[in-house]
Amino acid sequence: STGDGGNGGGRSGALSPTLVTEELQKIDVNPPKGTRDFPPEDMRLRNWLFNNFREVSRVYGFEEVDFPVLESEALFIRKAGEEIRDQLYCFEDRGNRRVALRPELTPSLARLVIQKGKSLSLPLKWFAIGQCWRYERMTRGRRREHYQWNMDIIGVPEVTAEAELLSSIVAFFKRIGLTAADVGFKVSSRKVLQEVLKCYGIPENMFGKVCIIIDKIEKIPLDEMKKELKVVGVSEDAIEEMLQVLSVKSLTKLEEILGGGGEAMSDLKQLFSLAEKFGYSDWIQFDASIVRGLAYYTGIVFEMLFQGFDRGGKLRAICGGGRYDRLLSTFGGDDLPACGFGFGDAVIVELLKEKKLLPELNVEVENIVCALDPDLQGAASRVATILRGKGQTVDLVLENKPLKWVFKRATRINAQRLILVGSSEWQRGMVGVKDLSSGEQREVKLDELN
Ligand SMILES: CC(=O)Nc1cnc2ccccc2c1
Repeated sequence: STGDGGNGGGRSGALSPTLVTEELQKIDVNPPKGTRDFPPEDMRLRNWLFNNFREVSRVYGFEEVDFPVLESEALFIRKAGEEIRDQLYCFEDRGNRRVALRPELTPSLARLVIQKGKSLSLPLKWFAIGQCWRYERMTRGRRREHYQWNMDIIGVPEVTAEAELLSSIVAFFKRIGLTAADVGFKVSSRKVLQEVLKCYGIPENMFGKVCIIIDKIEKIPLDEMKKELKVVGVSEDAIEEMLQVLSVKSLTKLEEILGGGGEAMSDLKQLFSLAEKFGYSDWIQFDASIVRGLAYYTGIVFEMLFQGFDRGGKLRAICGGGRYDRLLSTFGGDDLPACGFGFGDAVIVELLKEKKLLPELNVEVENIVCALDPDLQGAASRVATILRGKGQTVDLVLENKPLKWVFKRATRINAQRLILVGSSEWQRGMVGVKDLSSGEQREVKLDELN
């Protein structure tokens, strides 16, 4: 049977005694810790933000995809010491399966690409907007969920893919009114570190771990970082050489150290020259210390940080991404070149607040329709249906309310005009139309209403 809204079909005002639950326990009406409700005014801002995500994705020719918020835990079990792993929102379901609320979207995308296999024609340009979860033991008061916009290009080995992704994010910022003076990307490549570590014989499988430790460079004291590096087997002089390279902020300086022949230099040179052609050079800068905190990146990495006035002025990521050419093979699939980014829904709003760039988003409706007495409710419903059939938005007054109430509601919902269904007019096939901005009132024949 269709849901009756939960009171067993009785009219909501008159719950018969048998229907009242025995113990009327008072439930907590707040959402679970670290999660948010989206009442209308917050939902309007979220829709505004997501519509900008979608519009950029559309203009860049990306196709939308989605995945379950619940995944097998195995999809996210990586042994590189990532924060995202420590905070996995995982549990055992009733079928004794280890599952997790996804902390990010990229592994799900990789899973779907492998699942679809050869039936997919490359390159793939996919985007998704999905809720991601984390569970932090300490009640650090941090959120446990946020929405991420992801854009990924699968099947393109050249850095033209990374250049395209950066261009799409710049396009997004321009749409919402931010400029290169407000924000900027730091760009590097993990191949820089790889070339340094190769000379010190660091095995491939340690590379992810080393990057995760280096990513904490701004968050933990230097000697703490050196200790962690030593634990994973990086020698003292390898650490010194790495730290020296990581402090490089110019490509010319980097070339002096690495030489010109390696992939790191050629990738970065090509990317910065493409940025020139795209016209977003002043949105990016090279910074060798950028490695990102996800183990699977293998090449170009980029991030945009924000150090707002509130939240203790902590450095937080607006967005970040990079190349991850080996992710598919970690799930047993054939490797495909891949790159992508994630863009959260929370930090960007704080930045917009600070820059006074939050849009004014009001509820709006074109018509409010009301019957002037109860036996004209049917007539009012017909008028509403006619207007809706013409694609107009209508708030139909559903109860017998005094005009004072109707005008109050009309103001609250920013109605453009009030349609009054009165008996004498209705007899003559007319309705009253009051323009709520000019105040002008007139009678209109029903079939001339538009
Ligand atoms: C500022 C913010 O909401 N950060 C946030 C919130 N929830 C998450 C959930 C999963 C992964 C990263 C997350 C990051």
